Amino acid sequence: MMFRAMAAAVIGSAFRKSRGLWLPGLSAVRAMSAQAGPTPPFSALSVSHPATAVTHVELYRPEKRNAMNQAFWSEMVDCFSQIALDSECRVVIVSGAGKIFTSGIDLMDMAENMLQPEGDDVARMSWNMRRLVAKFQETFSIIEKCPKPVVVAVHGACVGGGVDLITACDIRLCTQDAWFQVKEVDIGLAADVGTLQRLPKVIGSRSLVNELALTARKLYSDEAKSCGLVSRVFPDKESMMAGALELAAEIAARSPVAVQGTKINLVYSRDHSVSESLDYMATWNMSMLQTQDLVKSAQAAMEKKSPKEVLFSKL
Ligand SMILES: CC/C=C\C=C\CC(=O)SCCNC(=O)CCNC(=O)[C@H](O)C(C)(C)COP(=O)(O)OP(=O)(O)OC[C@H]1O[C@@H](n2cnc3c(N)ncnc32)[C@H](O)[C@@H]1OP(=O)(O)O
Repeated sequence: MMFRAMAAAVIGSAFRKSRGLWLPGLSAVRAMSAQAGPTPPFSALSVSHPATAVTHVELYRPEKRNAMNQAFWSEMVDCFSQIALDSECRVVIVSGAGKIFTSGIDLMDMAENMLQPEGDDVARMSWNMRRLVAKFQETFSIIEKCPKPVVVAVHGACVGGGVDLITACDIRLCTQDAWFQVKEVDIGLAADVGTLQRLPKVIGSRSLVNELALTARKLYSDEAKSCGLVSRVFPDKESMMAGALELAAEIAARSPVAVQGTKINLVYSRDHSVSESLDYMATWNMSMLQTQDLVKSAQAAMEKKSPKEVLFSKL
């Protein structure tokens, strides 16, 4: 048992060091869930590369149920800014270490210092508070701004800030034991970092969104699936991580020009009219249709080859 744990830790650290190392199937999943700790310079995140072109970002404060402390709020921005520029990365998986996905904002940090704006009077304090809230919002908006698709895998609880986080992701998966809670009203605040803006766009029913946000009732995995918050439910974390990796590998195998253009245009069209979005798309593709990827992909399709057999340049 001890040996297996040590072996898993060694594989995990090898992952973090060597980019592009492909560990197929279960061994990759084991390594994904066998991180030794946060990856420097991060203290609340662990970042690894479980397969070619796949980056795994793990919320890593398991002993505090991945509560979102001060470090987390800024590290997410640093991490996703790097991922956006990393031409080796084509898709991201986000998950939580330990017992649950996340317990939301770190209540100790919040009580102590997080929401204490400086300023000599109400106007100045309010001004600084606004900047603080905008900074917190960026922690999740950065996921949406990242051109690489982000798959989030939720096990156990996903509370408060966790719902803000997952609604900024592109594909949501969960385990059978997962539950989701828009907890903010219970701690005396209106959710302000994305849930109220994105959740209504994720799940069709406004009535359900209102109910969840106004009562903080828990939404369990079956209902999360039926209302469209998640697209797939897995029996346990291991099978979910395997599913996430399989999905990520499918995305990573395709033209990054096509994939990233698809994400950017899907996000754009969510917030604009059909006519504005078609206009944006036409402008987008006036350059992107000239990519070599189109020629390569079309040729592969005609030869009945899988996109996985095509070599695309980095983006
Ligand atoms: C500008 C504002 C931006 C964002 C705002 C976001 C709003 C929110 O996120 S609201 C949601 C706040 N979170 C909560 O109310 C959840 C609180 N936690 C729990 O209810 C439970 O911990 C649990 C998630 C149900 C998990 O239960 P369990 O598995 O039994 O673990 P515990 O024994 O309760 O906790 C273990 C350990 O973690 C610490 N901890 C858990 N959650 C938090 C948290 N949110 N903040 C700080 N610390 C947390 C807990 O204190 C324990 O620590 P010990 O040192 O071991 O005692």
